[in-house]
Amino acid sequence: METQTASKFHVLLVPFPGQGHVNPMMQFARRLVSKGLEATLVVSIFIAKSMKLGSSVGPVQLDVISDGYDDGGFPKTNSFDTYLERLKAAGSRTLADLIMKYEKTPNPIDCVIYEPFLPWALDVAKEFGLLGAAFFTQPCAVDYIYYNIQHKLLSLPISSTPVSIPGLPLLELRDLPSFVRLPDSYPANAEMLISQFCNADKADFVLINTFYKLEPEAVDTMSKVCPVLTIGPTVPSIYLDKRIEDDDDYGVDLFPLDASASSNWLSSKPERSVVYLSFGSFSGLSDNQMEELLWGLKRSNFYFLWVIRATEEAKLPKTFKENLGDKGLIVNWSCQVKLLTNKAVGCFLTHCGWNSTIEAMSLGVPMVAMPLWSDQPVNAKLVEDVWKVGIRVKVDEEKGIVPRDEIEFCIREIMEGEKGKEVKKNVEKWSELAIEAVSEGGTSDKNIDQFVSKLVKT
Ligand SMILES: O=c1ccn([C@@H]2O[C@H](COP(=O)(O)OP(=O)(O)O[C@H]3O[C@H](CO)[C@@H](O)[C@H](O)[C@H]3O)[C@@H](O)[C@H]2O)c(=O)[nH]1
Repeated sequence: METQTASKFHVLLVPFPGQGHVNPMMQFARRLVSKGLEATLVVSIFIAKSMKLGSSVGPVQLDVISDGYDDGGFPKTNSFDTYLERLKAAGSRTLADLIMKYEKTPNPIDCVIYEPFLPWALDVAKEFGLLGAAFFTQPCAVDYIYYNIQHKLLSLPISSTPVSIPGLPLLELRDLPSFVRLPDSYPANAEMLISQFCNADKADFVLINTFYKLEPEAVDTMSKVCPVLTIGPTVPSIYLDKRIEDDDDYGVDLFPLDASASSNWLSSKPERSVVYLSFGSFSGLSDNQMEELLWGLKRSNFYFLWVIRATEEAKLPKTFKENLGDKGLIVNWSCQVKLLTNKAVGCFLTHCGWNSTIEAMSLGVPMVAMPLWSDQPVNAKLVEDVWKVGIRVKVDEEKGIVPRDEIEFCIREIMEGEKGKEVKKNVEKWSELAIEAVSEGGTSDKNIDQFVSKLVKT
């Protein structure tokens, strides 16, 4: 590909304003820059202000739109419904302003890559006659479930199980996205997820943060209904692609970092002796669940490093942190990909957000899967039964929580049991396949080249 021709193209990347959405888009933006494009990632004014972001991160430019809450983001509003309405109104208006701002420069926007949680971003792109590419931040299997609902191929509420969807394993109720299983529990979220395909037929490209060998049946099946290009994993390149070694993190943290504390603490621990725990940037545990988890960890008796966001920390018993000694470390936020590559980490107890899941697989870390909501139950099903890279905790349905003895059992299985040995072998195999996918000539690398060359020709 001729860099000179490609560099004329300027793509604007518009993620949902949350860490699990900004990260994969930022990494994809870096990759597009490495292929000769100019890339600008859009964050909300609130995020840019509160995190004191500059005008670029490495080779990727940053710019802003409004989510309607420039002085205080989503967590301060009570209703997600209202948040989405304001995000759509303010986001559409300010995205249009942004595109017009660039029209007056030597680098106008040619293509908007948008997360389908924000279908209005595609409408704005099309009003300006631009190319539009949907970028799914969840696995193909999950996206295809929403496609089936949007197109009324699967009707809600689910009337019988297991649910059979072409290209996917049979799914029991507990394996379905929470908004599909219980659409009335968070109606605004359910509506947002199902509506991802409401205008997707107008998108010129459909990009998914997965890789072909991970989900061949789902990708082949979904490809019959839309132009799918698998482009993942969007894990910082230094870990996967030896051609690009300039990034070892995503570069935009929406929470203050506590990175050196974690790496110093880990460096004093033996190989594969630590359980790393994180529930991502969004979900929280109930007080009861927190207590069960603490007991499960204590009983399993391994070292542990737990990311508990500042807003969640009050759920810990009062003197817990002080009494931890050297057995455990609690930090409010760290650089997860760096932690996952640390040799001291033996397993990852995760909520199975898609980024955490694909990061653990790419970096060869066995998982204890503890899904909470959204796409996480599907991801956990695939982790345990299809890719065989972890073990999934069983919920006590009566109490609605995972009890301490189950947590202890799963951690022990993965850290010291026969199951753990098998899982470690499997996850290392998937890590090699992830590297293969993004390296020169791999499926994701070829798809990105195809995407870029089509943009250039259009
Ligand atoms: O201390 C930490 C903890 C996490 N991370 C990063 O934060 C991201 C978290 O993403 P993810 O694991 O996907 O979790 P969520 O933040 O919960 O992501 C939301 O968005 C995802 C993509 O749509 C969905 O799969 C999830 O269910 C949804 O909750 C990952 O890249 C992690 O590497 C850090 O950098 N430091």
